[in-house]
Amino acid sequence: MMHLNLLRLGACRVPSRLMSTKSTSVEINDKTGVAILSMCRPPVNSQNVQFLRDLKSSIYEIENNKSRGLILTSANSNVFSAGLDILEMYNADKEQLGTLWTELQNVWIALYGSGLPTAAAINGHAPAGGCLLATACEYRAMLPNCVIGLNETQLGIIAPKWLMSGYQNILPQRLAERALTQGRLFTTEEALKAGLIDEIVNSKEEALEKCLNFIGTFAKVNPLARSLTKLQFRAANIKEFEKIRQKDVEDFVSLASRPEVQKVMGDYLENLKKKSKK
Ligand SMILES: CC/C=C\CC/C=C/CC(=O)SCCNC(=O)CCNC(=O)[C@H](O)C(C)(C)COP(=O)(O)OP(=O)(O)OC[C@H]1O[C@@H](n2cnc3c(N)ncnc32)[C@H](O)[C@@H]1OP(=O)(O)O
Repeated sequence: MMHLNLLRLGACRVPSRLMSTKSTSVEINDKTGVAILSMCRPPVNSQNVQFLRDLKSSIYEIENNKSRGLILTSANSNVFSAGLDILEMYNADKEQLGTLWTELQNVWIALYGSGLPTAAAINGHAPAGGCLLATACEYRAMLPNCVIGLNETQLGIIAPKWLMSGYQNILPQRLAERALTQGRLFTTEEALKAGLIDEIVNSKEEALEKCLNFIGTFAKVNPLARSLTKLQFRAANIKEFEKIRQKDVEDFVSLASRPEVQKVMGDYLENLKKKSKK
């Protein structure tokens, strides 16, 4: 079945076009028309302003190039993305916080609202903003022994409604509510059981192949009809997001700049650093 779909897309060794920014690289296979967007901001693809801008421009470039689909993955060997760069939130002024949050919103809407078939080859851990990116896609294949989830409440912060949209698209309400209130990070195996990911794979290559295979399932579907149908499913969340977009930035800035939240972030960073030195 997999090979059939690859064949339908005409997958074989063919020239690829390459585009890149400082922290992303895009490879479009000329034959399949599918773009592989790799995040490459070592060590953990943490999301600072520049990284988010690069990601957004790569997503729009892929969309404007009329690619047949988008596969999001990481150039890092064990982390898909560690989420927002806490170093850019800690001790940051209000303007910096507002810019960071605006860019996170921009990336999310570019990916969640993309008309293209989107898939995530999750070749490493995907907490918080990493999970946000993966769940904005339509399909997920993930390596074993990793974690994925929205753990914001563990940092003493609240995931706004648009950030929860991915969960709500994928998980039953009861499970989504419990996982979000617990700030739960799912292991790969738990994520599969819950339906948060679609497949467990043994290598990045297999993850990419599964994603390509998923995109191949649309080979015989009219792209415009497919895209409009997808966006009809997502329209309510997108509309709701557009309504509160600006206020959401203000709310984030006001929450993130509170001394007690800054203290939690500082402690969290310190623990991360201690752990990485062990
Ligand atoms: C107040 C805010 C209000 C609302 C915000 C709501 C939304 C927030 C969305 C977010 O995304 S918040 C970010 C949450 N992210 C996390 O909780 C993940 C934290 N990181 C990890 O759990 C682990 O690093 C990992 C599982 C992703 C990878 O583990 P491992 O491969 O063992 O790497 P290390 O832990 O050794 O990390 C290497 C290096 O990178 C630094 N680092 C890790 N994550 C971040 C990060 N998110 N931001 C900045 N820096 C990060 C870590 O401290 C290490 O740095 P060294 O200098 O010690 O090497």
